[in-house]
Amino acid sequence: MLFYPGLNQLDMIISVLTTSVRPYPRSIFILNSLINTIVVQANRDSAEDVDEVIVTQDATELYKVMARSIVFVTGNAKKLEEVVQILGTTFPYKVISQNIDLPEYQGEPDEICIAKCKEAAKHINGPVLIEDTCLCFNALGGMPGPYIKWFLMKLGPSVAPMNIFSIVVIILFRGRTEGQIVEPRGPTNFGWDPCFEPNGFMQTFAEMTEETKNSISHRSRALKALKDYFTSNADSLMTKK
Ligand SMILES: O=c1nc[nH]c2c1ncn2[C@H]1C[C@H](O)[C@@H](COP(=O)(O)OP(=O)(O)OP(=O)(O)O)O1
Ligand SMILES: [Mg+2]
Repeated sequence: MLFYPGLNQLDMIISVLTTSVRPYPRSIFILNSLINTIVVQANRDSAEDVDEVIVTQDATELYKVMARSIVFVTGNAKKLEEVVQILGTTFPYKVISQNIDLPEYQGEPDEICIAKCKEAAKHINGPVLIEDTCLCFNALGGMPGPYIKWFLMKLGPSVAPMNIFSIVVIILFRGRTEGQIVEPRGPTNFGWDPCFEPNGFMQTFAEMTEETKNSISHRSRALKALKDYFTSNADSLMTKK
C-alpha cells in the first residue's frame, strides 16, 4: 500500500518513500543463504538491464538494502544529472533512475507533485522521488509556474525581461531561487537556464559552471532540505512500517 489516509501530506510522501521492500527494476537481489541456495528476485523477465547485483548472506541485510533504495522518476536527463551530483555520495539512500515521461498535471505546485508522485509510485510499485519545476513570473501573478514546459516549447528560452522567482518542489521539500529574466546567454542545452540570471550574479544559470549553479539553484536548495531530513532520520525511516 502506497498512501495512507489520515496522515498529513508530508507523512504520506514519506510513507511512499520508505515503506516498500520490494526489489526494483534494474536491480537484482541475491539472497545467498548459509546452506548455499540462491534466491534471485527481479522485476524484469531478463537480467540484461541489471545495474548491480547485491549478494548477501543475511535476509535482514537484504531487506535493509532494498528499503534504502529510492527510484527517481524523470524524463529529463539534465535534472537527473544535477540531482545525482547534488545528492553526492553521502545521501543515505541509493538513488536509481527510471526514465518515465509522467503526465504534466494542472494545479498548485504541491498538488501537482503529489499527483505526479502517486503516478510514479504506480509505475515503480515502490519508493519514488519526483521533482516538478516551476518558473514563476512575479509580474504575471506567478504564471506560467508549473506550465513553464509548454511556454519553453512554444517560445524557446527567450522571454521579455521582468522580475521572476523560481520554485522547485521535490517531494514536498521546496527550494527557491530569485533572479531576473534576461536576454538568453550561454549554452541552450537545459530549459530556461540561458535566460535566468540569479540575483547577485552577472551570469545566467547556463553560463555558470555546474558547481556554481548547483550551489545556489532552486534544485540544490530543495535537495539540501531533503538530504538533511533523510540523513538525520535515516534509521527511523528505514524501519518505519
Ligand atoms: O534547472 C533548470 N534549468 C532550466 N530549465 C529547467 C530546470 N529544471 C527544469 N527545467 C525545465 C524543464 C521543463 O521544460 C520545465 C519543468 O517541467 P518539469 O515537468 O518539472 O520537467 P520535465 O517534464 O522536463 O521532467 P520530469 O519528467 O521530471 O517531469 O522546466
Ligand atoms: Mg514533467
